[in-house]
Amino acid sequence: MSQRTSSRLQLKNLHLAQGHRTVLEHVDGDIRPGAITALIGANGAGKSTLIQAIMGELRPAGGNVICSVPSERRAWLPQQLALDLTFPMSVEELVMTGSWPSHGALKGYCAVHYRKGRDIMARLGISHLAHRPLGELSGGQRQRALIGRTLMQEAELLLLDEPFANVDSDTVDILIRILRQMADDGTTIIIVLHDMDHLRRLADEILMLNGGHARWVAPSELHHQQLPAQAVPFSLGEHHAGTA
Ligand SMILES: Nc1ncnc2c1ncn2[C@@H]1O[C@H](COP(=O)(O)OP(=O)(O)OP(=O)(O)O)[C@@H](O)[C@H]1O
Repeated sequence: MSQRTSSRLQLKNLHLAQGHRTVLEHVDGDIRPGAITALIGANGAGKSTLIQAIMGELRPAGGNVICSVPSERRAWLPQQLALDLTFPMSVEELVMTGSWPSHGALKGYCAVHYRKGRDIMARLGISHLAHRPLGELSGGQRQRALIGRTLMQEAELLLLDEPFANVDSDTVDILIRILRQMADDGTTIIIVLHDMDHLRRLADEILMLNGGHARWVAPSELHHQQLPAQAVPFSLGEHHAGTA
């Protein structure tokens, strides 16, 4: 484990609202550094809302998010459907933008950056796509490129919203392996998951959102299938209705 595991993320009596609508109340907990925390819950339970608050993009209606990770080391991968990837940019250019938060967007890249970018694309099996425009990628190829950007950024805190939706099984296997390596290297990962198999393979901790409240669930509870059905609206290997 690296020294980055000292990063700190705490949720303290958090109240979150969208407009005038209360979404979550009394959310508490320490997100374990260097662990993979899964956020689960039905459509509309507040998973994206909680992610927005952790990223500092939604001001809490009450309570606090205490986060020691500097903003340039926080990365957020939104749901694929929310992304506009028609921007004329190649895979390599996208991966390289991961250096912008720490290096700056206007300075240009040096040989070290290009070497690192090439290594990352090789790890993700997308070297052959380096010069392919983003608009010409499959869902899985696009997701690998986006994860490549977060590796380039050396994110200490990585939040992912349903990263395996519309993604082929080879890509899922590669991304699960890379995410586990990132966590082992000290990255704190929070990930919205809807598939029981992905949950079992990845989650070190589980935060379940249900009825406006959050409850920490031991991953061992999954094995005993003790979770209330309304909180886990999926069955083994099946995507929920909100996953296109
Ligand atoms: N910009 C917004 N304005 C008003 N209400 C919103 C807004 N965004 C979300 N909501 C509402 O807040 C609640 C929580 O939404 P959120 O997107 O956080 O749920 P979710 O658990 O991520 O759902 P899903 O699994 O469908 O992505 C829902 O009732 C939703 O309708």
